Amino acid sequence: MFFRPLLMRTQHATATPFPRIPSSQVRTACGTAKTSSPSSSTRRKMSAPKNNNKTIPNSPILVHPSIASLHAWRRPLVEAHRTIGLVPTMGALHAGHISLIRAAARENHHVVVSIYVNPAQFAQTEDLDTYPTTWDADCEALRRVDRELADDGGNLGRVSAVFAPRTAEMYPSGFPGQEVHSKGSFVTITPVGEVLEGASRPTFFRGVATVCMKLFNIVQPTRVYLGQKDVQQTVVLRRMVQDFMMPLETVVVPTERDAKDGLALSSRNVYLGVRRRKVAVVLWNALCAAESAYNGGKTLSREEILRPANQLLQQTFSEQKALGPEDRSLFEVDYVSLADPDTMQEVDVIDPAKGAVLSGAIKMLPVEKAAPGEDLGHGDGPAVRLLDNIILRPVERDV
Ligand SMILES: Nc1ncnc2c1ncn2[C@@H]1O[C@H](COP(=O)(O)OP(=O)(O)OP(=O)(O)O)[C@@H](O)[C@H]1O
Ligand SMILES: CC(C)(CO)[C@@H](O)C(=O)[O-]
Ligand code: BAL
Repeated sequence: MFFRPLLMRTQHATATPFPRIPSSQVRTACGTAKTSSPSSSTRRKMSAPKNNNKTIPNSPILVHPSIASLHAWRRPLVEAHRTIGLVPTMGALHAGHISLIRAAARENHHVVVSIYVNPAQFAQTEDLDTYPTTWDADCEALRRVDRELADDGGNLGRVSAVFAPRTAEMYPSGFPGQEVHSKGSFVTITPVGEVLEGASRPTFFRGVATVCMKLFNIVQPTRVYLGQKDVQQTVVLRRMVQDFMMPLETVVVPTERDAKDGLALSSRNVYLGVRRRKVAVVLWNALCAAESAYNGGKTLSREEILRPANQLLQQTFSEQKALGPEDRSLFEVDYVSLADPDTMQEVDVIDPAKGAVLSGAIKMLPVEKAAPGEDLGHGDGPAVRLLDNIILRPVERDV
């Protein structure tokens, strides 16, 4: 049976960010995945809009390419004590983003969606140049969800505006540094931003925190909506909001998944192609195996919780390796982590009062030998890093 997982909200980060639930009510993330059908939208490349104060065609949604136009729009709303929910994105919208928008519309008078592919969070070797940009399809997705929200009386607000700036607007002092030792005005949140994703992508959280500081300052939202899929990002940004006394609430929305196999929706999934897409779900299955060990109620030890996940990853890798290069799909495991929910530092034993974050990252390697006419995915199927996680909630149990 499916049920709607809880949104997690924090105004001030606390020692226990995830609510404690009695063990009798523990349900597995795997069994309760928020699911969606695979997106069939064709992704078209197009540049961001140039003109001021346009709307998305056939909708009242304003497109603000500049800070000035966003501020001019926002001023009377603030004077009228209207609340604003911000959904920051890098575009290439999918059902995961739409679920953040729905959550924001439920509890705010106005929803602002930002669409900006932030160069500062990409290393020079990463996929900034090929990151999927799908402006027309994004506008259509926003128009559709806004229509749906208008017809549904259960919402406080609708999609009021899109903030789609250019880099010159966001980085007025020049193109942001992408190297570890780059000079510039950056926000760094350490040590939480140095581990896991931060270890693999050393400038990533500096870029995310910097652009989010800018977005939060520009929009000055009442609430910001973030996806649990990028769990470490939620922890880093909650810490930033707390430590810089930013007057807003962060809300974390559960991960939206493919209805058939549970793969977390992600803009980068378009790079996978059919063959690698089938194997990519191994990360989610591995995390589910670890979650079962935790929910079995017998162990809080790292070793025993992570063993089934590592075994499944190893076994799937061996099965793929045994196939020929024209059939297989190889991957590298970046990490499988069991971490403290506040600091993202690894734990040996789960504190039952706090729970833990079970997370992983794998790199799907490019197909070695393509069959004639094989769909290799967007950009001819480069290596794709995929993330996923499950929150192991605090439970009352006798151990
Ligand atoms: N499947 C999902 N369910 C819920 N939220 C999601 C999902 N995927 C992304 N989000 C959230 O949407 C916001 C914008 O993310 P972003 O535009 O980077 O998309 P993405 O799918 O995470 O892209 P990428 O493939 O680059 O990681 C983030 O807060 C992210 O956590
Ligand atoms: C939060 C964010 C929009 C900042 O660029 C990005 O990291 C993302 O889309 O998750
Ligand atoms: N959603 C995370 C954005 C990134 O990987 O750059």
